[in-house]
Amino acid sequence: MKDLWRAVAHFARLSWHVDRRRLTTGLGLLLLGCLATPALAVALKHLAEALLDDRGPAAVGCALVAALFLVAELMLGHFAHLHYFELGELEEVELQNRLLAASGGPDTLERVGTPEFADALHLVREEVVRTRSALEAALQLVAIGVQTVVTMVLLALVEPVLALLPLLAVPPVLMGNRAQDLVERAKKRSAEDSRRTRDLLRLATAPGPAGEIRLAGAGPELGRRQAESWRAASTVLNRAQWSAAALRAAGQALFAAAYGAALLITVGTALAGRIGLGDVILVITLMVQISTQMTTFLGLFGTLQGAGRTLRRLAELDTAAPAPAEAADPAAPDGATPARLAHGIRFEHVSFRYPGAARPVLEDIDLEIPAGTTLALIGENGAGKSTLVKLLCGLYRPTSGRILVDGTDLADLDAAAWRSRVAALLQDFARYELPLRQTVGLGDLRPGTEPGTDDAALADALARADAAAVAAALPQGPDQLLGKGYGDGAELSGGQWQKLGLARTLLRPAPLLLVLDEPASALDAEAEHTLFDGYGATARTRALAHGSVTVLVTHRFSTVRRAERILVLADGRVREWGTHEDLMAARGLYAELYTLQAGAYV
Ligand SMILES: Nc1ncnc2c1ncn2[C@@H]1O[C@H](COP(=O)(O)OP(=O)(O)OP(=O)(O)O)[C@@H](O)[C@H]1O
Repeated sequence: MKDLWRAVAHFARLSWHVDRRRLTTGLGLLLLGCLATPALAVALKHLAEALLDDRGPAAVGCALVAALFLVAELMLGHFAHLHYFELGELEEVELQNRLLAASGGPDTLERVGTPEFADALHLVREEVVRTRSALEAALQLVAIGVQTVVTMVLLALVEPVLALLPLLAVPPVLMGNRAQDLVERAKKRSAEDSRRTRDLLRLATAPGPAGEIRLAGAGPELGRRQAESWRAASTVLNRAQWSAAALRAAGQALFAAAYGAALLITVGTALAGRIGLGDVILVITLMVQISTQMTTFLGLFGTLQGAGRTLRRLAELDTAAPAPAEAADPAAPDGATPARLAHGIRFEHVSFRYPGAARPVLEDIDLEIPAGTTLALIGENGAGKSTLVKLLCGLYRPTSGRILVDGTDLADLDAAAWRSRVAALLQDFARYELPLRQTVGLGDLRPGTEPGTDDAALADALARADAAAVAAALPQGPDQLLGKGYGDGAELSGGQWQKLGLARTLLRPAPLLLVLDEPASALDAEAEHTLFDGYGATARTRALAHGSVTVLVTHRFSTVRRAERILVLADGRVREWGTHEDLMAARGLYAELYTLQAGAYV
């Protein structure tokens, strides 16, 4: 019930705020249409009485009035709809915006990765489109409420006990409500399997992995798993639907029994001579109308309950998972991001564990990266390199310990301000299917500027990312639409997308932190060489101008050795730390790996 009131209050408030004239006109027309229904029953009563008394002109007049009420009943709803359908669409857009904010808005990524968050997101995404009709349902509910009160008064005037009939619609409504609860709980229980069903279908039909899936012959196996998840989800849902149907049927049987009893009372009262044929016709017409009202009521109730649940789930998205672990200071961030790094970035006994994970990924990382330094991060797959980089970007918060930026805890800096000073190309970078200049231009979103319109800055970033040739080879140059998802865009190779991602990173104005997480993984050897030559110059300029720290994650030692500091991570801990010369002299893991890789090229 709370969900229903939440929905009514939310949509009424929003519509009032958006366009109160449309709202009141729509509601007024709906009310008139709904009042025409019992009025029609009254007109029919008088028509029957006029016919019985042989009053011809009165009968014709009543017939005309009845026809008028019928037209009003049928037509006014359509005109009302014209007034509020747009409001309904605006409300759906508002919910979509809230959904976008909820899924992309959190400052850090801890909760985005949790199954609870993914399940809630899946359900809201599926449901949000259905909220379009919620405003209409809320208005109709009000109109039907008024209609029911008028019907009850008319029935009471004939025979007081009959006024109870609309109230007997309450148990079926409550049972219908309980039935819907069963279905919703089943939906929640099966959300993970539903999500897997959808994701596997998407994987099996997406163009990207199609080649690998064909080569591996994995299609049937994916199909089998998809069918398995679908079966698991639909077993839970079917069972709930059967129980819900039984509950609804029981409620409706109760109402049908009351309906039959009311009919008998009416017949008995008529036979006793207490009411005439006109009243019998009035009561029977009103009873038919009540039965339709109840069915409509149940439908509207369901729509509004659903919309209320969507609103609740949207609110739950903010609390679906644990809050970022132990922020250093729970108070609002108040530290200002420095204009220039004077000292550097310090990891102070930093440990990190992903939410729900049994063990930490990073443990007791304690080191100082002086301002202006280029740091290379190496380690085996899964050693924690990307995680460390994401902590630096402020995408996760340490579970314990602190990351200090010029002495201020990163958790105390305004998250948006810090991110605006971070230029990062992460491993899972985005492939924006937009015109090339916008794909790159998204790297600089300063207010008041249109992304990608500064030709000189764009050309400079493309050149430094070794991507000028990518743009030059496209039929429409930087204005070329990229990707095959929309219209006739140009598809790029993995390496070309990566170069554009890098150009986007390089467009970031005045970064204090530059992060490249395996920026050359899709590049050929020559492109990699050109990239790092160009990138070294960029890092030096940024270091001089802003004291920027550059962090490179790479498995290529020819690149690593050029860095001023090298961090070797193993099992989430600092295994070695120093310059290339220090680490070679130490003859540890770094020296061993370096020698091995250098040997491979001899
Ligand atoms: N979102 C996540 N949730 C839970 N665990 C994660 C998540 N991302 C990574 N991990 C785990 O954290 C560990 C470190 O992952 P990370 O990506 O930091 O390693 P990496 O050193 O960058 O590896 P690679 O060289 O393969 O890129 C891995 O064991 C991984 O399974």
